[in-house]
Amino acid sequence: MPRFFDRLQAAIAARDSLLCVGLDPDPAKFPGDWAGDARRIADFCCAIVDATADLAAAFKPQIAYFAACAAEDQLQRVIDHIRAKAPDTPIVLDAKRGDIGATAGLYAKEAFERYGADAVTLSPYMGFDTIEPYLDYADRGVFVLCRTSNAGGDDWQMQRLADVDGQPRLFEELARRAQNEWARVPGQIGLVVGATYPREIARVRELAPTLPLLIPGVGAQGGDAEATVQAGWAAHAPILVNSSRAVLYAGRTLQDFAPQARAVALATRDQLNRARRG
Ligand SMILES: O=c1ccn([C@@H]2O[C@H](COP(=O)(O)O)[C@@H](O)[C@H]2O)c(=O)[nH]1
Repeated sequence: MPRFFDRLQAAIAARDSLLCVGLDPDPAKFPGDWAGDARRIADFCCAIVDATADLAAAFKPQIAYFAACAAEDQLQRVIDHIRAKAPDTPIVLDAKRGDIGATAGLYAKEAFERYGADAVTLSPYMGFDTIEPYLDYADRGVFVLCRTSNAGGDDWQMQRLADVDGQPRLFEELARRAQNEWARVPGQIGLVVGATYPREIARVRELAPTLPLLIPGVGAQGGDAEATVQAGWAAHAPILVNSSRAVLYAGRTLQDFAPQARAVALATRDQLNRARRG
């Protein structure tokens, strides 16, 4: 199978889109009669997939929304549905795993073998040996949290590392290492950078010029889509800009939630494309 990086580039080109549609199904926000009904998680997500499949360069199911409702079987159904509807569209499982190597091996198995995801998000807090087991899957990818979209990301990520030359901030050193030391197979490692911090996206792009970036934070979190693309887009290195709630909950009724989700996804895709084409 081709490398994750190449499959992602191909999907971006095929859809002419940088948009990643996030699947964060919250039954409390479901439309009409489905409101509060966790048995509708897969139905809801599959309808969103059908409405946006030609606009999305990737889908990003957030595992917590499924696991909290004991709905792992529905996550599997959604993944199978994406495979059937849009076989070439990468699936990024947002799990933010991070544990010692032996346990990481099982998390990797969960993401890549159980669910068949193309990529998974990881926390780098415990170090590179916790990321390595995922790299044994040469055709899959990982997105390592680098400069996250939340305000509390400042607590650690903006701290300077006193014992490293030049005193880079933690997120800067992470980007440098991911680009220069961790990429065992080129095209396996990418970084997560929040759309809420375009200056830091630009800095990460400087330090990691060829790594794919997964950029959440437009839409509900208010990140600036245009500034995001201007800071992170490069022809030779893919970016995925994720929007979840703004797409999923654009409509309120059973009749209009899917068309409204499509309308928001279309507008976001076009906005991202305008920004990359200047
Ligand atoms: O820094 C990060 C890393 C991950 N996320 C995830 O992305 C989506 C964002 O959802 P919106 O509804 O578009 O705000 C969600 O699944 C987060 O867990 C992030 O927001 N920031």
